[in-house]
Amino acid sequence: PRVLVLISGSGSNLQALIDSVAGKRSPQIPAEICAVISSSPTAYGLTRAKTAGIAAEVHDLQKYYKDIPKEDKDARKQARKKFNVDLAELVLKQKPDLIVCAGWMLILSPSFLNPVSKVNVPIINLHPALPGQFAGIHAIERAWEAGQRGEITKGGLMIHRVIKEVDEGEPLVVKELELKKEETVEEYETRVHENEHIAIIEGTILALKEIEQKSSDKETELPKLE
Ligand SMILES: N[C@@H]1O[C@H](COP(=O)(O)O)[C@@H](O)[C@H]1O
Repeated sequence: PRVLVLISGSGSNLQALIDSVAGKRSPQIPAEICAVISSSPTAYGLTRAKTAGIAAEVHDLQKYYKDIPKEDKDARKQARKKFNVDLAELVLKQKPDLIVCAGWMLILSPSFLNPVSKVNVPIINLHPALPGQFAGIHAIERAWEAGQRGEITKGGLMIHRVIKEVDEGEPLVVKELELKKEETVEEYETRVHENEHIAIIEGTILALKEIEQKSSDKETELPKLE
């Protein structure tokens, strides 16, 4: 199977996937990473992909916003839609069996999700908070602050299916982490990243198993009697 990875930053989760596919980290993902697409031209993850010999390209929203005044909300909305439509084309051109968002920091709109779901390619995402907790950005800091205020005792992270509601899709993998009052936000963040690298591999393997199961179910399906 072919796994396509979407990134935006340093790519430490991409590296965990690369190492697992290469058998340098277990469990081993039984697939190949067919391509990496970054939303940022300066993402270090691009270097990681190239070092691993994986096709990598940039799909930059800023290019779509170029020459559009900040206050022109409609034109920016149209540009964002075009960005998502073109992203779907770029992704589907690679014929992936699974799309993994590993630190992809842009919302995937219906203009992307619809064409992808039409060809039944599942999408999973890594989010550094527990289901229903702190959707969106700065989730690690927000969880740590809530822990410091004594509002919650557990933080964590999840791998979930991508739907149009941001960070709300059904979780495949959930990792709970105790929040410690004596811990700095940097220390908590380090624990989150260590567990993300384990979860992204587990989530990818689970999603691939589901794809395999679905296709074998299809094969054993009795032909419809006319
Ligand atoms: N969405 C968040 O962005 C970070 C990406 O890290 P990296 O994989 O680029 O190192 C991860 O913490 C992920 O949860």
